[in-house]
Amino acid sequence: MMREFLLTLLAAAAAHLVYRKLEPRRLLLHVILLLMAPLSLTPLLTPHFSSVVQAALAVWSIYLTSLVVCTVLYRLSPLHPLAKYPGPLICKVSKLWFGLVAYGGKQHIYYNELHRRYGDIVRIGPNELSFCTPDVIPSMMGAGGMPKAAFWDGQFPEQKTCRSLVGLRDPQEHARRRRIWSRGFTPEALRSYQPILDKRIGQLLDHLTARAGTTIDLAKWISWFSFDLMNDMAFGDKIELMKNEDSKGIWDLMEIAHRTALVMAHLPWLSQLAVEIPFANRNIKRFREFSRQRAMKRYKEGSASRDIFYHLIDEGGLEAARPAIEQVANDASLVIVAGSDTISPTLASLFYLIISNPVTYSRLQGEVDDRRVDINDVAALAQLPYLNAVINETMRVIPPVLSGSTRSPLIGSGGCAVGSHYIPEGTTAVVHTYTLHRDARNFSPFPESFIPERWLTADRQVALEPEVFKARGHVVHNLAAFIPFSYGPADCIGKRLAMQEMRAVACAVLRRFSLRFADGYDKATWEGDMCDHFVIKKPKLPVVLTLRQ
Ligand code: HEM
Repeated sequence: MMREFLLTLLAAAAAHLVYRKLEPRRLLLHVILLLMAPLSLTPLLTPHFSSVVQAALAVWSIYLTSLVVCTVLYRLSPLHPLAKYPGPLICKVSKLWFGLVAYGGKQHIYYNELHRRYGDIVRIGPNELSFCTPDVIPSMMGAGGMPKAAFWDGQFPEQKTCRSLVGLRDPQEHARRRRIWSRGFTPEALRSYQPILDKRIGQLLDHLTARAGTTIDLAKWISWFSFDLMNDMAFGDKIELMKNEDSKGIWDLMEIAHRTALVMAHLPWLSQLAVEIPFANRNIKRFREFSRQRAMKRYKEGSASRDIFYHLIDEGGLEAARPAIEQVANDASLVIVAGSDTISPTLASLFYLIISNPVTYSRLQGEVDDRRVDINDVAALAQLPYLNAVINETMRVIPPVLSGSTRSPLIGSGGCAVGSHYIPEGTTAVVHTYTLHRDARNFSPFPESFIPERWLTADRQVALEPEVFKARGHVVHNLAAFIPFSYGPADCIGKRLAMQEMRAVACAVLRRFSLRFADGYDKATWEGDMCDHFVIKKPKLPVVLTLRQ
């Protein structure tokens, strides 16, 4: 019996090695390693049991227990390549815990607490490190740094042959595809989108005007606006969330899908299994299928104007071959998600923060009301110092992608140096944006507070907020630690479009309305009820708008 027991232990140890080295993702391999391998040992134990079933159950439980014990011991042992990094025991043992935290929507707070407790580098998973210092950003995310991590395999398990740009892990393929995308974000392309933006801003103002004097959920309206705008750019069809007040619940579907997608991203092996199971991850599948169908339609019909889709589909004929329909479908839904679910939390937070800070509000209002400023002139808005300070400060305090984007050494590279640290192959690394932005070593004084003046020149800072800024020795403003749009060759390709859009919407709304919170609104709920689902899930923002004379 002892011999058979030891043999089962050895088989489990071998399975642990296979899991560690190959990180198998296919269902068949899991079935072989977790079911067929142990069951094949059953005949050895059958003579010691009264039935084959009992022997099979015994061998299976010994095998699985040994596999779990081997895995846990290795992850906690000094042999593990990340053994020297501090972190909670539960995170070192399994990523399942982090998946659970992510499901609760508060992973950004958890990361932040871990950094406060364990320092600048924390082991947040068996093979995962979180950093919160700016010095590692260039070597991690800059040119020659690390490509995207397995996080994206978990986000897009169904995109096996053709993945959307944001999830491409092969740096060469990423660079090739990014070249196609970049044609949609040249200064000329951005200018050509202005009529689409103006039309949608006009509609937003009309809808809000019709509801002036009543309580509205401003966050919802901004979400619908940003979706309609990006939908124009990507599909050009008539979804019209503003007009229909999202009667089909498309925005909610997208938000629910994000939550599951984030959990899956933390657990790529589980994601690969879930994609095979028809009823699992239903919302993600529904949302992506909905986008795919519309992209296919648009692909067949072609473009009426030079929107983003025009460039993605290469209607200018600049590529050797027309992009595959699957590629375009995946990228088109990325336009909607990346373009709307980032802009909308930023704008909603901006309005929340200025209503909460009346002095900031009146300074911004003063700048926007200056009649010499043509709010339809994109270049002029880019020059407004206070407006830009308010937008930057909003993204500093509440970064729209709260926890940043992960990187991992190129497969086969043997690892990568990040600052003075060696990141072994198979490790995921992240710079935690929320923690970085709120660190007193990067932004002082009062790193947790919303103070747009910190983005102004030293003279203006002292003139406007002498109490805060006159002790110059305490002022820190480290731009290298400001990464709302990420960093390097895979940073946000839409950042200029985003800034153009946010400036235009903020000015248009502030010129037309004065804003106040609805009676009884508890301000603490904005950040308190906000969820990090990679992008932000916003709570309600009950606001009353009054038409200005
Ligand atoms: C406030 C607004 C926005 C913020 C804060 C933001 C932030 C980000 C971040 C953090 C990433 C991840 C980059 C990485 O993996 O390192 C990203 C990627 C991306 N964003 Fe944005 N984004 C915004 C608006 C937009 C807009 C308007 C578009 C237009 C469609 C857009 C399109 C993309 C695309 C396509 C990627 C993938 C880029 C790549 O992998 O090469 N984003 N964005």
